[in-house]
Amino acid sequence: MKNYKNINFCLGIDPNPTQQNFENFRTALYAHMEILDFYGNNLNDKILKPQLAYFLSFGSKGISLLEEFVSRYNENYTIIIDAKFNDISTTLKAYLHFIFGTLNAHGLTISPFLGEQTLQLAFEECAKKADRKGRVYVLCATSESSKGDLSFIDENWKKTLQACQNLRNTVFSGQEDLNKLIGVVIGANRENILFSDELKSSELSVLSPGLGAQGADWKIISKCAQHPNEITFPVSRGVFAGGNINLEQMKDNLVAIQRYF
Ligand SMILES: O=C(O)c1cc(=O)[nH]c(=O)n1[C@@H]1O[C@H](COP(=O)(O)O)[C@@H](O)[C@H]1O
Repeated sequence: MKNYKNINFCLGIDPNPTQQNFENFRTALYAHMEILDFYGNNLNDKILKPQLAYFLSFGSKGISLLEEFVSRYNENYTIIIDAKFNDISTTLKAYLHFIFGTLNAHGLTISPFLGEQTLQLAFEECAKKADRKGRVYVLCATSESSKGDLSFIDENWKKTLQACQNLRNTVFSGQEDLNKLIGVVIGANRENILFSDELKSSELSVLSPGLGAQGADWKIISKCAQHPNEITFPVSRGVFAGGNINLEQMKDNLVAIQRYF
């Protein structure tokens, strides 16, 4: 364990059994929870990122398991709900109520597509409900993205950084303790952006998925040791394989991966 000051390890919770039925889904989720209960005290950074889609796919029964999951871990962990939400402000308020009011989670991933006003709303609500534990990660340069007509979206990553910085300076002016609340998603395979001067000077927090199953290079972790930004690397399938391996294999994966951090 290296304990880099600016780097966090996050467990992605994406239960995805090969045989898609609710019983298997619940068993897969409970396997994730057994690992958390077994290793909880030894985990360095207590950050969990459940992906809403897997829970939603089983309707109310899946959502009820998500509620059970969050209420069990929200005291001792920081919980970021990955759903890449957004909509016009009035509707976004309902999404935010789901995250912070219903689930009592601490953060979310969000699309910038609907503009600054919506991002501001998310930042403010997150600060109100989760305070310094809060994180809102704005999609900026994702691990998978367009190579076609839609590539303009993340080719404009500098503008996303700039918008987030401007909002932070307006929304949290004089509240430096909340600076880390605002973050961006930049895939671990996007080294040119991760090590860009623009990102380094932005002071934005970073969520950097892509290690493990998506094949980003594990060396990125040590390369980020001197990075000025807080960088959180989530790993899901690399540890849990969606719940399709046995507990011993999950434990071995977790131990092996934690050595990088
Ligand atoms: O926002 C995310 O977490 C995310 C952004 C991104 O650019 N790429 C990405 O894979 N993710 C999420 O990370 C999870 C996949 O993690 P792995 O199983 O570790 O590859 C899925 O829940 C994705 O939705």
